[in-house]
Amino acid sequence: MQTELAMGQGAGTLYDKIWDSHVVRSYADGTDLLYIDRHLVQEVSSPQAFAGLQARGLPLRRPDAHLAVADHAVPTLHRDRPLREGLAARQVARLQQNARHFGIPYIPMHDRRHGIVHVIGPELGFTLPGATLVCGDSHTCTHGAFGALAFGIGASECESVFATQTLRQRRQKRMRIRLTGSLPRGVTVKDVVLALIARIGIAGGAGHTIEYAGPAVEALSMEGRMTLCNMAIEAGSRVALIAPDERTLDWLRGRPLAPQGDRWAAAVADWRRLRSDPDAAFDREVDMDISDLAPQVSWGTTPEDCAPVTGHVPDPAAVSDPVRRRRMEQSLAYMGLVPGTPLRDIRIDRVFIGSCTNARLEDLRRAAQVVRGRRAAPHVRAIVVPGSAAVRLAAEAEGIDHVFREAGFEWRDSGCSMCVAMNDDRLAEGERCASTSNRNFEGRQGKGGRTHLMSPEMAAAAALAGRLTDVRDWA
Ligand SMILES: CC(C)[C@H](C(=O)O)[C@@H](O)C(=O)O
Ligand code: SF4
Repeated sequence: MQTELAMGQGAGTLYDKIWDSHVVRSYADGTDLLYIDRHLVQEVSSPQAFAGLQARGLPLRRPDAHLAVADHAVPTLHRDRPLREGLAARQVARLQQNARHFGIPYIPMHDRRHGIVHVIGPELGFTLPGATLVCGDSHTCTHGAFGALAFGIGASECESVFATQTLRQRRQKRMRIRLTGSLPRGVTVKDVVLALIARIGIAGGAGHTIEYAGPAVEALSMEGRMTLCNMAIEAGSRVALIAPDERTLDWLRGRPLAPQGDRWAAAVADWRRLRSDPDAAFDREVDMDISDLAPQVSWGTTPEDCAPVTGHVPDPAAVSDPVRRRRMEQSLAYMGLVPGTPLRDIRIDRVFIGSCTNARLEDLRRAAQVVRGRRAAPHVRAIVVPGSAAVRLAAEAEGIDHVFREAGFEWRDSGCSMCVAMNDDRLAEGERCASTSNRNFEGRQGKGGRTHLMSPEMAAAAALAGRLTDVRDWA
């Protein structure tokens, strides 16, 4: 039986259609038991879930519905050497043991299919439109770029998916974000999403699932759509969705785990129905014209602390809300920044081009375009960490690794790396980094490290300038 909520406002949205098609049973408290089609497993969030299964002597309901890869803790250098003993090495080894024990497909770090879970899911065609997909990782919203109902889950939920292939969940409200206009020169979808979060706030999407729509979304590449959906969680929304279209299908066709032959044709017929009805009701609507945006950089310690690079470090004294003022003061103290400083005067020590937000081929191509024939400032240490081995190999085939190396950047193997500092790639205390990742929390890239979020082009330009800079001046 459908709950009142399920039948009420919002029925006819893409979200509700996928949700409804996965309900196994509904409960009186308004929650639904959802069938989960796909589960990505990484080394940081899974040990507890595997241990729970083992303690209860439970087998996996469907081993083939899972795919395991170690991405957070793997080194991005010297993969031919044994991992140095420590937590990271133990996490990687444990994932491999657990995958073997439970019969889950496992991708080792030397494999050509290796990469960050959110990069390889789509690459392999594990991520599919209309599917429910989960992972013990908050950036699982990335997969919504393909019209998959994808969200991050906790360890006990992972255990439930392992044992039953279902999850009990409460339906969220629906929010539609319509993007119109076209990207100005030097501005990318990363700038759009940073400006959007600055506008709606880090809790702007809380309790809601976001559907991105509008001509500017349709115009985005699949890579761009993934960047956009990836950061929904930074606006507080666990789920982001974009209706699949021809571009989605073109991107997925022939991927190793996507349906083939007749099954592909049947799947496409289903997927074409995956869109919100024209009269579908949303609980909240946000419209944003992207035509006048400038490249964005973050100055503080949450992703909403962003401003156009042409601006200045904001002054907490000008903020009337005492809570917000205090938080800004704390952010600026941590970041070592003085109000009123032009953002373009901020000197940096490090550059990180990587992460599940911005380390796909298109990102690396565009960053390489900026650095081609130039050199990183002598005091800057810059690393490029492709999101997957497939991205790395494709980039190398185009000579992109040479472009970066000749400019003095380091070219690494795939993984999360300095996005989260769970391997050896990290900032030293007080170091300042131009980063293409998604989180600038205190200590995120290493204890005492300072992160400025931006697009790959902007990070590349920052490496050349040795400070934050406007990429439009480097065209
Ligand atoms: C370690 C992992 C569970 C975490 C997440 O949930 O997102 C990480 O990927 C992150 O980006 O902070
Ligand atoms: S790249 Fe960063 S954001 Fe993405 S999964 Fe890894 S740690 Fe999380």
